[in-house]
Amino acid sequence: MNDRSSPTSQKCQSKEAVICVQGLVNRFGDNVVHEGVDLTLYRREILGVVGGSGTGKSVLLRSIVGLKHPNDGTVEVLGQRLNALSGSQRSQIERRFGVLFQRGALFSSLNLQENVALPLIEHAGLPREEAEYLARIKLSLVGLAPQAARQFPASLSGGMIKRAALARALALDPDILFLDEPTAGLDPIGAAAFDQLIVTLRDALGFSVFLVTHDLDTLYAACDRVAVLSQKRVLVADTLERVAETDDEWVQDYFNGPRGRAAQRAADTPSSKE
Ligand SMILES: Nc1ncnc2c1ncn2[C@@H]1O[C@H](COP(=O)(O)OP(=O)(O)OP(=O)(O)O)[C@@H](O)[C@H]1O
Repeated sequence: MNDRSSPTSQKCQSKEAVICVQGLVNRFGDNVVHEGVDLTLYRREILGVVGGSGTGKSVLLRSIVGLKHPNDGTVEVLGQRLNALSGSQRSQIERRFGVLFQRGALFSSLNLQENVALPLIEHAGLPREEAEYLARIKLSLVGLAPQAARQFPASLSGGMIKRAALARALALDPDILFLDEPTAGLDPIGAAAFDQLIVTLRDALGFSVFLVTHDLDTLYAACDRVAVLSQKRVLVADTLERVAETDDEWVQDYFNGPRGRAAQRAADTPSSKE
């Protein structure tokens, strides 16, 4: 990793930057996934991270949340350089993250209120009764009916599981929410409702969102900026309109191909924004 005392860039020093990644390198054996990734997430923004399959979107997310130790580069989160922190300091920072993994990852033997209460008991030390009371509030926040609290994951639809997993990610009132393919596997109506839920919760609760997705509709409906991972780096990170103009084959195929044009038309239709 880089010299820990090396100065942070102006971008990282900006009060508005909640995540600042610089010169990130990730390898698995001979497979170089990232070779100098630079990326900033600003306060209260929803940043969509896109790129072809295998370009390292999930590895980037895992490097930021501390599940993959980068081979080089720096990751600053909420003003702290992660590799300069002790284990307990890192845990303090990580408590300010909410993470929704691609496969939901709820415990099948626990009902929804128990699933959501778990981080409150384990990390915030709340007594069970209080934690489950707060868990029911979180479940209603994500739009689940009160009776869902006692249901087990196996009895739920994909959309309900995503919402419950989101409630669990929100359990500790995170400053940064990480979402890995949140709409994968949802039908278009469920996916659109989930996109809207993320925007509504961000507006109400004020967290920042790092969102890995393949879903063009999500980019149009929810994201303030979009970062494209390509050739082991961030090719461009900007508003959707500017990114779509980037002179790059993958970007042009993705944004201006038939699916991209359909997503843009849907976003331009007034009823889709209601
Ligand atoms: N634990 C691991 N061990 C070895 N290689 C890995 C590991 N995790 C990821 N990789 C490799 O890193 C590369 C990037 O994987 P990653 O899952 O981040 O891609 P992605 O952009 O999220 O892909 P997709 O869009 O298909 O989900 C791939 O080549 C993958 O095989």
